[in-house]
Amino acid sequence: MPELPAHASPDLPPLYSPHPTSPGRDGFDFQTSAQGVEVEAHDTLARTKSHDPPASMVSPAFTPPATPGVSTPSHPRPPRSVPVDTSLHSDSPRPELLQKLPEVECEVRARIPTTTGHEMWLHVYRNSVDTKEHLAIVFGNQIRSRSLDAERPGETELDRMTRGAYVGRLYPGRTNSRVEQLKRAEGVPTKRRPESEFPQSEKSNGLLSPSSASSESGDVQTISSSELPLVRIHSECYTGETVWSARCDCGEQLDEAARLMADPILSPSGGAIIYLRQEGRGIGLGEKLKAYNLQDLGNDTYEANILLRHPADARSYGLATAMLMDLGLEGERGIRLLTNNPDKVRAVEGPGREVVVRERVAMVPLAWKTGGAQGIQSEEVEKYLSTKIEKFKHMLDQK
Ligand SMILES: Nc1nc2c(ncn2[C@@H]2O[C@H](COP(=O)(O)OP(=O)(O)OP(=O)(O)O)[C@@H](O)[C@H]2O)c(=O)[nH]1
Repeated sequence: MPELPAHASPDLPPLYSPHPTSPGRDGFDFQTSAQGVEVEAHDTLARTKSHDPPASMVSPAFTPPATPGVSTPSHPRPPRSVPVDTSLHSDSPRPELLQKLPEVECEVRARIPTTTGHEMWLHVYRNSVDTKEHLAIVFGNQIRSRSLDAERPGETELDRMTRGAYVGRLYPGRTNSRVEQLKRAEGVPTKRRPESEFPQSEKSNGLLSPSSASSESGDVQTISSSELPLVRIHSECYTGETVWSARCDCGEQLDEAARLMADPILSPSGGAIIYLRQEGRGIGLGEKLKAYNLQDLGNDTYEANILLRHPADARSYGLATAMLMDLGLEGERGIRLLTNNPDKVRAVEGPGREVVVRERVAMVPLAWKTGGAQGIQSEEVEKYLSTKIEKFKHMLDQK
């Protein structure tokens, strides 16, 4: 299928789709639409009242309030986020956390121009607990990997540039990885680097960002919600992200996270998707396909894992915590986390609350937000989402 882009599920012609009427996943569209937020608030409120999963995600009983046009604001409002303070939830069971975080190192990073016109920085990590290539997909120039920027013994400037440890942009003939060094070599007088050119590792973390520096009197100004870096911990899903499966909304979630993070107004401090190689909630692709067959035999996604003698969810998030720390996203300043999964919120903070989740941003299925006009529509995805709410306690019905 050479005409299909490899990065995202396109709108598929009937030949490829088990549900020919479905508009399919909404591509990799970073252009923000304003209408979703309104619909989301309305729909979520309705669901909150009933406490039931929606009867149908295919035909929600509301009409999108606006189509893009005259009544559409020129720029979207920020995604709705809910303040979080996990330190207040000491009574609720915490997910089991490794006492020691894994060691991680960013091996290489490269600039990836995308089909939407936005760019991102793809980071490949290695770690002390498995041999998989876990990824960080970083939007914006503010977030940098400490282990990537660190000097490695005996390396040349070409080595540094080849593994992505450079500041600014590469171009033919560039000989230095660092901007200041480069300017000196070219005889350009050096001045103070703008904040965005400083690797995060050279900045103080914690509360001392430009927007929240301590004043002379020692007062600490608060950081507004949108200034918190946006983070998504995303688990690999080959079926949903690559081969257009309408059994789950994983591909759509990945696209939505990228869309929000690529928008400099919605994410002025940049964002990072930690892409963990935890296919099938940690059981692997082969086992997930067995689970699909058990689902077709009448079991839900939770039961199918149990029948295969796997935990319902076999994932852990220590790697994500360690990668976020390497990206300078630890400390009191905190992050906004895009998720509906309550376990993820607590687990990603780490055993010593190394990372602080200040806000949770809900991931509402596109079909819910648009009244079925966009997004994934299938009997299977409806069951999948209902099971997430009923059995995995996902917070999809909260404001
Ligand atoms: N075992 C199993 N895994 C699945 C199935 N459908 C999707 N997955 C995997 O589930 C993972 C995604 O998890 P989700 O439950 O969608 O989301 P989450 O990460 O728990 O929570 P959110 O942050 O709210 O998206 C990916 O690793 C998918 O491969 C399924 O039917 N069975």
